[in-house]
Amino acid sequence: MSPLVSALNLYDIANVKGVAADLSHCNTPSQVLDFTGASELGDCLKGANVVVIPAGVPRKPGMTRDDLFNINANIVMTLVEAVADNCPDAFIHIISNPVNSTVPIAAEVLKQKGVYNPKKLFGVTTLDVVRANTFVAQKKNLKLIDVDVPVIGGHAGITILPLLSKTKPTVRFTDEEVEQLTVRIQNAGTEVVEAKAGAGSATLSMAYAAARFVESSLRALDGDGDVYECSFVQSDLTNLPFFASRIKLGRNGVEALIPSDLIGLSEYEDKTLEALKPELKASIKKGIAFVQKQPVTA
Ligand SMILES: NC(=O)C1=CN([C@@H]2O[C@H](COP(=O)(O)OP(=O)(O)OC[C@H]3O[C@@H](n4cnc5c(N)ncnc54)[C@H](O)[C@@H]3O)[C@@H](O)[C@H]2O)C=CC1
Ligand SMILES: O=C([O-])CC(=O)C(=O)O
Repeated sequence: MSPLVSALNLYDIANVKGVAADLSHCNTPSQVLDFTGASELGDCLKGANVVVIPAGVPRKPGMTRDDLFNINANIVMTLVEAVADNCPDAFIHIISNPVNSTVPIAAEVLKQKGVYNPKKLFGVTTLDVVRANTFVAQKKNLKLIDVDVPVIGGHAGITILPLLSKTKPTVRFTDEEVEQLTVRIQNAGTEVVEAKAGAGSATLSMAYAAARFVESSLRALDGDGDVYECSFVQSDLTNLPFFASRIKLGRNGVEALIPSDLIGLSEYEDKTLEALKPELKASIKKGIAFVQKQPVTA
């Protein structure tokens, strides 16, 4: 059996072991490799179909995700180089923050290695959807399992844009509710960082979200033709080169971006979408520039 999922986290993959547990009921043969103690990174990666990268430092209170850039950019760059060398066809799930920059970093590394496939590189924004669904279900007394809120943009502060007007089932919100829910969803990661008071960020809910995104990827790889998730991917839905939106997943990765979510936005969503673009653009540019300044090893 070839290894299907590799978790690239050198010292401790407790988070991703959560993923392993969650995959146990999946039909696809799967194996999450414990990278700890592995002699060669390459050996772990060979044959992997899905690689999850949650490695890196988390925020402390008062920090933005961008404050993690200086440490995590190098970590992601090194790990993606190893993926490029050993399993260039794998789906790559980037969790390490700042996702708005680490995904462009990964893309640039893969380009320099000559193996970039934009359909197989994903920034994991599933947690934003999980939070949006949870807060809406609580507010409107709905069953969580019935609620689906697409979340677009990026994965940091105001770049996170829940499309409450597209909530399924159809729900009516007052303007005040829209504002309050949007801000809560945008700041939910910060809320956890502050509550943990220096002990890290939303590690366990991130593992849950990663498990969901990995499982969706495995279903797509298995040929399930009905797999949709939100993810931060290369995109032409806006004038930004990367953008989170709902995507259709297939055997070859992103089968389609779903443009319909961006049509007929509310006035508030339109305004918030325009407001997030400069920050998201700058974060993407910063990630690309980082790799271009120090090209990858051949
Ligand atoms: N995309 C998302 O939804 C979320 C992203 N995150 C991000 O995920 C990352 C990890 O967060 P947590 O798991 O909460 O932190 P953590 O501190 O619990 O775990 C980080 C892990 O990364 C490992 N690590 C550190 N340096 C490494 C290196 N050079 N190579 C390989 N592994 C290394 C550490 O040993 C540790 O096991 C952070 O950047 C955090 O901001 C966290 C929550 C949600
Ligand atoms: O907020 C953080 O630092 C971790 C994260 O990305 C999240 O919880 O959404």
